[in-house]
Parts: sequence; C-alpha cells; structure tokens
Amino acid sequence: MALLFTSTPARLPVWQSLFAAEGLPLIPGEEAVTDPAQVTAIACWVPPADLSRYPNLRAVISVGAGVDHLPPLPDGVALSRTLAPGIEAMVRDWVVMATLMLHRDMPRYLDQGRAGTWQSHPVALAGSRRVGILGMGRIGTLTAGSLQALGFDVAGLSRSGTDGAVPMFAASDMKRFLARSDVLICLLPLTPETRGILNAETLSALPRGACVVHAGRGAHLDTDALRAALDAGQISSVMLDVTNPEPLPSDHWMWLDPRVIVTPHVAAQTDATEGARHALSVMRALRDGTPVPGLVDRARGY
Ligand SMILES: O=CC(=O)O
Repeated sequence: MALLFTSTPARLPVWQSLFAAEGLPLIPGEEAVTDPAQVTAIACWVPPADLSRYPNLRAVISVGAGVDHLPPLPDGVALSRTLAPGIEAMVRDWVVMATLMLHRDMPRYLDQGRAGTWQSHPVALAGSRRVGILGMGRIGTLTAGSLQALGFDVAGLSRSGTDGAVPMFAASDMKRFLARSDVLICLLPLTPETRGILNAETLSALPRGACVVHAGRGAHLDTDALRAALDAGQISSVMLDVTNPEPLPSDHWMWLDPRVIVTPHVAAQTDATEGARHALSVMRALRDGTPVPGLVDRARGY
C-alpha cells in the first residue's frame, strides 16, 4: 500500500516527513515506481495518462479543490478532492479583498493613479451594498460570514437553497437573486450546468452598474458578453482570478481594460502540510474501509 506523489516538487519534503511519521510508503514521482502494483493512490493535479499501469489503484487525490480538469477515472477508482481549511480561507481572503476593492472603487483609483489624478468619488457604506454569492458550498459559506461581518448585505444561491445564517435563493429563483446582487460573486464548481453561467442574460439581470467577483472557473464567464456589459455601463467593474483560457494571453483586452483586474489563478494554493494530511486521511480510509474524505460525485461534478 503506497501513495504515488506527482504534485508540486517543493511540497514533497513535507509530504515525505508526514508519511514517514505515519509509516506509510510514499513514492516521489512516476520515475521512482519500481512495482506499480504497490500504488494504492495517486496525489496529483493531473493524473498520469496511463492509469492501467497501476492494477491496485483505488483513489486519485486532487491536490486542489476543483476537479473539473480531471479525466474520467477507471471503474473502482475513487476521486477525492483535497479538503483543507487553508484553501477555503485563502479563497475567502481573495474574494473579500476583491469585493472590498470593487466596493471602494479601486479599479478607478488605480487608473487615476496611473495618470497622476487626485480626484475623489462618493463612498458608499458596506451595508448599502447587496452581495450575492453564487455557490454556497464550504468556501461560499465561509465567505458569506466574513462579508456579513464587514456589514455587507449578503445572500446566497445554491442548488439546495438552504443555510442558517444567510438569506438563500434556490436555483429556480436565479432572476430574483441576480436582481438584488450589486456585487455578484461566483464560487461555483464548473459542471455542464454551470458552464457559461455568467453570460449576456445573467449579466443583464444584475442591477445597473453591478460589479462581478469571479473565483470559480474561467469557463463560467463569457468574456465577450462581459465586455459588452462593461461598455454598456451595465457592469461597472470586475475582478477575476480565473480566465478562459489560462494563462490569459498577454494581448488579451482584459489585461489593459481599467475596469477589469485579473490575478493569475492565485486565490488559493494548497498548503503542503494540509495537503499531506488530507492524503493521509484518504490512505487511512482505504486501509480501514471507511468513507473516503473529500469523495467527489462525478455525476454531479463536485
Ligand atoms: O483552483 C484551484 C483549486 O481547484 O484548488
């Protein structure tokens, strides 16, 4: 029983010491595999192309939170996404930062700053800003609490439509949810249902002059529709951590548009210790025959 590690090499020493402390073998890369039959699980961002090489493989562990980039896996191989409080907190931090930046007019002030222009604009109270979070999973719920603590008027939308602390809209109530979102935050997983969900129709259902914060996946957003909505004044500013494609080409219009701020998919990076601890919990579950932590429902897509 061994874990094959094919993730970021800089994280390897931490994984090695935590696995050694637990007495579980860790193979540090495909080139180090001597007996493929020993490999029980693979920790990776993208798994090796030929998984048939590993006859006893029982789980693939995605070292991130999203799993939309992973290919179908052979029957009997579970997919686990890393559950790590640090990933959730980091994305929450990025989204809170982006929401505050748009709320406090930073795209405009950064643009004015480049021209050396000292000019003020009206400042609104956080409480006057209605924030709508698309996707109320673990990260959405954490983010909602932080934004509420800052005074924003937060609501969420989710498939199940329930949450104690935040007013929730069901997916069937999307129009009403969008109509009350001065700042729309997208934290959805990418699934066939959510692909392209930020499009001309949904952007036009937001209040005029709304802002968009996007930390889901690039393919949620129709960038041509976004550009048209910005030009029409329907959307005033946007902050994105995800783009389609990634990396965003250096000549893409969004880099230079003063109404758009792009960061290169850095909202969260999995902490080495937390990632290794999650992988260890998966290995223990496989050994003990208990439920695999972070198990992904491939049909549902998350
Ligand atoms: O986007 C990053 C992740 O899925 O962890």
